[in-house]
Amino acid sequence: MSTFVEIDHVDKVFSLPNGDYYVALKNIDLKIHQGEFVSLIGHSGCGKSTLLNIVAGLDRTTTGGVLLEGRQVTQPGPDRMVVFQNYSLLPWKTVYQNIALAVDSALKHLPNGERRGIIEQHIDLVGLRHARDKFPHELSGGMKQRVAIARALAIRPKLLLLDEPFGALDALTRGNLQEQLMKICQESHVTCIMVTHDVDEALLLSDRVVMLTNGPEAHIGQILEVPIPRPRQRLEVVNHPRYYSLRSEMIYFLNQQKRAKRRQSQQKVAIAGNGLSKVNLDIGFIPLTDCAPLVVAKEKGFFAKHGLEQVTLSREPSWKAISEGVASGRLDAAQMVAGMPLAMTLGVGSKAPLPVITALVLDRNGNAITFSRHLFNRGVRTVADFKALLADTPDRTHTLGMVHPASMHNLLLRYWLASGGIDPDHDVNLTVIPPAQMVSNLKAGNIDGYCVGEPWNSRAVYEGLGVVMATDLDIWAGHPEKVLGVREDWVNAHPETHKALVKALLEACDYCDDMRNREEILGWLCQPQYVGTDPTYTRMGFLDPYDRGTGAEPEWLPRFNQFHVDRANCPGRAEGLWILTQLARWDMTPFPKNWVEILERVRRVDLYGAAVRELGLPDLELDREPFQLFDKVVFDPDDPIGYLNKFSICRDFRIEEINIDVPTSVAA
Ligand SMILES: Nc1ncnc2c1ncn2[C@@H]1O[C@H](COP(=O)(O)OP(=O)(O)OP(=O)(O)O)[C@@H](O)[C@H]1O
Repeated sequence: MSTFVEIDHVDKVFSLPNGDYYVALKNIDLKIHQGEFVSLIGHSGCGKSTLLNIVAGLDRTTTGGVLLEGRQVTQPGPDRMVVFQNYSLLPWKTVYQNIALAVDSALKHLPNGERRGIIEQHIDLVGLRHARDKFPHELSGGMKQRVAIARALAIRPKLLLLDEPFGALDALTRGNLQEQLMKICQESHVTCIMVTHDVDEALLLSDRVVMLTNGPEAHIGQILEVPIPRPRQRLEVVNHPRYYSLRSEMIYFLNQQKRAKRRQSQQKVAIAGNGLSKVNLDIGFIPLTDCAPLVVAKEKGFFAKHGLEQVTLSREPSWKAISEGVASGRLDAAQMVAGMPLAMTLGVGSKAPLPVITALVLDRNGNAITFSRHLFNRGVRTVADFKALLADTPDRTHTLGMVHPASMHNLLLRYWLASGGIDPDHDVNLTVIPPAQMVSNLKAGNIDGYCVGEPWNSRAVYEGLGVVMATDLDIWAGHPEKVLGVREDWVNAHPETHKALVKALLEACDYCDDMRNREEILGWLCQPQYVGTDPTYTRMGFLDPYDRGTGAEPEWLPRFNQFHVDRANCPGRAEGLWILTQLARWDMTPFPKNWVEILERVRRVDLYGAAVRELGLPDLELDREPFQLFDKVVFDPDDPIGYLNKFSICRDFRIEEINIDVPTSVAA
């Protein structure tokens, strides 16, 4: 059966008048088949109507989307009809005219006589013949709802969306209409999504019952299949052997949610008592070996030790989801690729500048460039070999994956290619692919290689699909890799919470770099809620010698995943400046004239220093000395433009003053 409606990882965040946010829905993912009847059930305020409105096109998602027959829903359309709780009839039109308005507009291709027939038929269907010419103020609540249902059914929508349609009706009318609705849906193969509070109604009408947890961050708690054969008779469904067990499962779920709500309100008292303005944090991460500090802080209790009692680590599908999650307020903080806070602050692409800061580098190094075994078999061992191959195959476009434009993966891959005379924008095709999808894309032949973190290089080696051309230790040993990213306004609102977060993660980074702990950490990383990978290849470079798949002896790379030693955690400004030069070099952002101000705002050495001092660790700023990458071109932090001018492969970069104090709204 093909998917008719796809609700694809939908989040909905409302901004509140006091400047705060309310995350109503989180990661709702549901596929509905044609002709299926799905009920949404959950306690009041959990977000059922919000979800229905999003599917109707009446409201927008914050992240994720809804597809109807493969097309993105962006606005209401005649293929969807909503029956609301509040009838929404036009008061100056009669019963007949209210239905006619919808029919004449949606079915205008039908002859006039046929349309009249449909209207009369639906007036009879809902038993309102005697009230045909009455106005809404002359009708009871139940009668008004019957008009709304008749109006929706009359235009035979492909998707019928019902928001507690029978709530206001007396038991007899309700039962009749439920049966009529079932009959029409079945005969016309209409797909239905219905919001209801009523367990028996959900069981009578639905093929599946989707149960939502309480908000905030309501998500799908459980889905029940209702295996009662159709056509169903209202008075007979209760005799089905599964009826009462399904009913008790639903009631159990709803009671559980009620208890959870009670617990939540008790916890609020605890939050107020511990001295931090916020102790319940949602922190985004990407399944990669170097999410280890977050996992360790959670598993070893470092978050809790610093008062952060309720940290949820949210495994995100892509770096885009991370940046959108932090921008929208869905995530309090996140593991970010090193250039992301700078790029978000400058406003990359069409996005407005949104100040995002980092006070902590989570790790250094850990990436590699992997090419397909096919390229290796054709003799490609170095960037020079690759250039020669490109020259030999001018008719073929070679595609390389990277994980995000502002990632070190992209910047180092571009640097490596350009240093070998390959223009990354003209000679190859670079494409964004989430880390966990790299290997499958390589396997499918969609890409010829990629630059990504571990374990996705080692996995390609392990599966015989790829060969590591260069690790980042070969390109720039000690570069910043992932950082802790948070919105600047969030830090200003919760300074003590932020400091506690930095301290907890600093301790976790220290723990990660004690090699005696690596086996234990690997055990956590391989669990499905974190990286969820096979320990065999996740070990490489993290615990075991690194195998490049070239046939050479695997080598020990003690600094490959560097989490703490050698001043790894300081968000130094010189390396931030290097990132700014590369974002400008490839015209992803302008080079900011006010780069000193931008770096002071984004790379918060001051906040790092405060956390380090409270932990009694040495407070060491990274050097501001010139440094160089593998090609020996010297980067002098006092002359970034001079550095940019040294590159022969470089876009026409822009130098502009960036104003980051413009008011920003929650980004979609
Ligand atoms: N425009 C808005 N701004 C802020 N918060 C909102 C907005 N609309 C809805 N909410 C909040 O989102 C949550 C979900 O609301 P929604 O109306 O979808 O719940 P529901 O499950 O349909 O509730 P009920 O069963 O009582 O109708 C509620 O907490 C509500 O207060």
